[in-house]
Amino acid sequence: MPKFSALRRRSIRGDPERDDPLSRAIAPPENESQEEYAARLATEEEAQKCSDAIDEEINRQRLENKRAPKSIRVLLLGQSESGKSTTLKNFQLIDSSKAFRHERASWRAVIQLNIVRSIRLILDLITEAHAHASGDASPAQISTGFPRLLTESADSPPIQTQSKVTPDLLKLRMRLLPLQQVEESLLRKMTPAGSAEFEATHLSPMTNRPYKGRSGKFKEVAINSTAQWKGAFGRLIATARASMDSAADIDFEDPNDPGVILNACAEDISKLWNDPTVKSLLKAHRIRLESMSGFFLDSINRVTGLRYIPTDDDILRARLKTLGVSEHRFTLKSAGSMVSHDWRVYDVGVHDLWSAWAPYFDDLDAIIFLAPLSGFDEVLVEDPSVNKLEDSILLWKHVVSNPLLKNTQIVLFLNKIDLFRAKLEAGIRFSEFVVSYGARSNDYESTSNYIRKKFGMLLKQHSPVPRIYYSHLTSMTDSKSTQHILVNVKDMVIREMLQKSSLV
Ligand SMILES: Nc1nc2c(ncn2[C@@H]2O[C@H](COP(=O)(O)OP(=O)(O)OP(=O)(O)O)[C@@H](O)[C@H]2O)c(=O)[nH]1
Ligand SMILES: [Mg+2]
Repeated sequence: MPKFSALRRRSIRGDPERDDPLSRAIAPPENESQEEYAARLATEEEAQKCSDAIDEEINRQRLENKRAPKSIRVLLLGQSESGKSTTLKNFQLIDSSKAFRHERASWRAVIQLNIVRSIRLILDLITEAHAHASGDASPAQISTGFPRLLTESADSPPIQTQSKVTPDLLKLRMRLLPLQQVEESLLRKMTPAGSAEFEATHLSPMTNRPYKGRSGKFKEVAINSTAQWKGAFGRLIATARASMDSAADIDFEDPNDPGVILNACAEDISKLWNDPTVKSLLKAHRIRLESMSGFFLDSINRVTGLRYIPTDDDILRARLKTLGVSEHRFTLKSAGSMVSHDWRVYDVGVHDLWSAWAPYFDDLDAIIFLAPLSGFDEVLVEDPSVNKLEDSILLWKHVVSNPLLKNTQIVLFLNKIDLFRAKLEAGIRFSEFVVSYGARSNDYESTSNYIRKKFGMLLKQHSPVPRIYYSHLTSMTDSKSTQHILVNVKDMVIREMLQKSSLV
């Protein structure tokens, strides 16, 4: 039976639209002989078979994709410095204990930047205190450019900077001033002039003023794409074999390596940090340098060692502000099964909060929400009128009540418990900042439980649909305890995901 051509011939002949180009193109030739007709039929049947086979393959792949576990998409949320990037680093570590093997040279540079920044803060305090003592500046003009603790409000008495800046301290300051060049050269290396990252980095001051109108001199290094800046330090990777990961050796002989200058300054840095005047200046300005991000002055001899290679824990403590989005993919096996899942974890910089995060809300499996508990007595860098814990709570309310996220699991990490505990132990009273806590005990268990319950209540009250409350007290810089928690979380996410898909 001349299946296709006969039908086609019939439908075309006598068709009023037969003169259109498509009809003409597919119409059989006029005056076709019997042989030609048979040959054409055979070709058409062959073509159809081929087309059917392609359709079948597409369907088979579609079915296979349906059966295969889909990627698990997780978004990290939380205010700036809450620990999102640190959580991501921990995910990388559970994926592979050698996750940082190619990155140690780059993180060494970040740690060097962190050290120089801490020193710059102290040097500026000394300069300002000295200027004040010599009558060059009034207390009102003195600004560290760093956020202060909540204890300091507009009504607080002026900061007392009576600590005497000794000639020795001024000499120490002079000797350490060249470290500013180290900062500049590291920044230049990380962010070549003209690159988007250069602009971002240099426009990201860390001040105690709101975003708009910031002109502070303290700039926090922020990097847009992890891959690119890490590439810049490839040059430091050499062939010597002295490191913990053979592939991550650093060229310690490089004369331009800032590690050489830092090493030469180590003793002075140590003197500066332990100087009683510096301690009292910091106290007067209510700056707890040791609870600030990227604090390494306590291990200065080790981290400025000539053969220093950052450990995994150092990398977790290194501070580099995120701009833009990093997507990290890895494959993890779920516990007790051989099934591997492809994970995608998104770490999105929080510059413009919702507009930055919203595109990732679609088809998310889970959100890990980070609220740093240690922020209970601190204010936001971006807006010093807002308490950090209060900001976390508001953000949490926003997230749990969002209808777009009603089917997304949310896991709360009450983070930075190490710093939180240290603050309570130092005598800082929780109830002074969280007034509703009242006269209850100031110990770690009671206070952390109280906050945990508060977050849980908000979830219950504001969730569009009932949700299970998952919360963990975390210290993201402690890789051991964190790994245990992340393994639990990933198993829970998979369990819920499978449960949900079996209900569909
Ligand atoms: N002591 C302590 N430090 C922490 C903890 N979690 C994170 N940090 C440190 O806090 C700093 C900020 O953490 P990040 O992970 O960079 O914060 P982020 O949420 O990514 O911040 P942005 O990139 O600005 O949005 C880093 O120096 C971390 O090492 C913690 O549990 N304890
Ligand atoms: Mg980050």
